[in-house]
Amino acid sequence: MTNECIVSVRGLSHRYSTAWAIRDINFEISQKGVLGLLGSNGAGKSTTMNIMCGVLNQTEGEVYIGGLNMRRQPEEAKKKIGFLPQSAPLHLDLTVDEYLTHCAYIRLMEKKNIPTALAEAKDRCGIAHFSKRLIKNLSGGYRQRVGIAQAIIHKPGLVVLDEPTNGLDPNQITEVRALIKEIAEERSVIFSSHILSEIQATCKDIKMIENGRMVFADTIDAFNNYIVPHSLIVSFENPPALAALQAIEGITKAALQYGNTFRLHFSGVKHITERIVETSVANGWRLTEINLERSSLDEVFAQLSGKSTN
Ligand SMILES: Nc1ncnc2c1ncn2[C@@H]1O[C@H](COP(=O)(O)OP(=O)(O)OP(=O)(O)O)[C@@H](O)[C@H]1O
Repeated sequence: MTNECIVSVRGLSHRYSTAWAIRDINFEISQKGVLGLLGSNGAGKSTTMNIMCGVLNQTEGEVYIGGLNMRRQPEEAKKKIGFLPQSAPLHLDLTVDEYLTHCAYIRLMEKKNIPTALAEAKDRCGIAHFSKRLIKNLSGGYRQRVGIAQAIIHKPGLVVLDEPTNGLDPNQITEVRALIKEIAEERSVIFSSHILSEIQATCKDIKMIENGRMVFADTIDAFNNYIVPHSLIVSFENPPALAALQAIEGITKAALQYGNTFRLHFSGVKHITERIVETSVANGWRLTEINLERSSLDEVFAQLSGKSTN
């Protein structure tokens, strides 16, 4: 492990009573930006994050935050990490200022540094105008901003956000995403979600957990390449026989969907759409529709579940 490594997770496994929730999770982060932790419900995201943040003791393996072992030096390691759990630990009967001050004390911040840190965190999260408002009187989006503010108040190098956009409306989601990207300009942020589009919109790197195992770890671009379309929907005014479609180079399977519409599966061929258009024109099939089909997340999960990066 290098000194610059912000987080290093090694051979992490956890068992609740008899069942393993995660097995042999390994990764390191050494740069700023948002890393997405993707996985379906129950995949093991929260378990991994709770252990990383020192709120759950792992069965096996180690977590280092800025070189400090979370299990052996929890107090020091926790100073370098901010955490927003799945259910934000907000005290609804406190005002924003009271709550954030309370969080600063919990973070063992020096009293003299708290007013400036409070002002900076509120500014950063766009909640300064709600300083005296009771948290219970804030909208879901603003409550989440308060949750993010408590996670950054002590200026940690790593912030862990467990499904931070869950339960928000579309406008709030856009705003919280923008805020997450902003706070990631200065630090590493790990962001979990079971929604692929959420990760694609926010993160530059992605780690995917399925059934407690890491099944994919790379950039979003690499992930998007992985899920490149492999089927298309085509319609013709003057449709050919299935055999003629199947004879097009690169088409591995053709099936009639309904009426004059077909699903074509393809592999390993560049410019497949151009090829279909050209063949259609040459044969007078009169193409009226051609659409690439993206793999659904279920398909991706199914493809990746059998694999493991370890
Ligand atoms: N306290 C617990 N006791 C027993 N089993 C648990 C406990 N917490 C989680 N599990 C189990 O561990 C597995 C992983 O759960 P975890 O909450 O880490 O997944 P997740 O990916 O965060 O899912 P979700 O998005 O639904 O929270 C699941 O099978 C879950 O049922």
